[in-house]
Amino acid sequence: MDIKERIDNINWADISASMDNRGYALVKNVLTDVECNNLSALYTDEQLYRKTITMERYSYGLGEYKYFKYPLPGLVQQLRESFYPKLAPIANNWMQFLNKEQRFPATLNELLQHCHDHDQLRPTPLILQYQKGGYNAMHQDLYGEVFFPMQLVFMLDEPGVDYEGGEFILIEQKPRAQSRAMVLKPAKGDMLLFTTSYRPAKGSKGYHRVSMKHGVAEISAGKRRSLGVIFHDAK
Ligand SMILES: O=C(O)CCC(=O)C(=O)O
Ligand SMILES: [Fe+2]
Repeated sequence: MDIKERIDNINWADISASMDNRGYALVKNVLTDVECNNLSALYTDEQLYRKTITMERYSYGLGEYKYFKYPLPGLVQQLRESFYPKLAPIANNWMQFLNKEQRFPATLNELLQHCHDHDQLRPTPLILQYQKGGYNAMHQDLYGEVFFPMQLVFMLDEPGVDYEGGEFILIEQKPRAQSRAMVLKPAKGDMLLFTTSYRPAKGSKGYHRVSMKHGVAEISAGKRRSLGVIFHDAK
């Protein structure tokens, strides 16, 4: 099955409910082992990237990541382009729950046009790599005033086999309340869809806004690589 068909076959009603209730959704086996290995192999092909970040230099954590250049590698482009139209309706419901007038366009090209009109021209999909002791500090991937409220991360290595530790962490901050942490351990080939910045949460008096951050706990052994797909471009 090609990637587009696999994405069409995902149970979107379940994902939509999970995004509304929890702000994230775990989707098993989106990528095959071979696709994961092919993506990992791109990591050392320097001409594919516009920028390499050494995370400790900026206190972002300990590890390294690289932002792809345009044109993106075929599979990365397909993932970004094919997931976006499934997510735009969920994002638009969120805007409605939060009484915001903003609506997201139906296609990735239109979203990117909107980014480009706001001087956000640089691609944001990236590959991250952490070794023993590595981690990713809690953060949000915002790169300008235009942002899409959800993003994807694909696990390219197998926990318990290729690395230990390295759990994916989400922290939800409700207004005037304490924070809640969610700890996830997706397998190789699994995808996590999660909230980039904030989402509506249902309370006793209708919807309110909760803010979310994500990060990665310390890798205690081995090497952990992941592919991040962010939909908006960067300034
Ligand atoms: O490595 C991870 O699982 C998280 C990467 C991340 O921060 C991202 O994809 O935005
Ligand atoms: Fe991130």
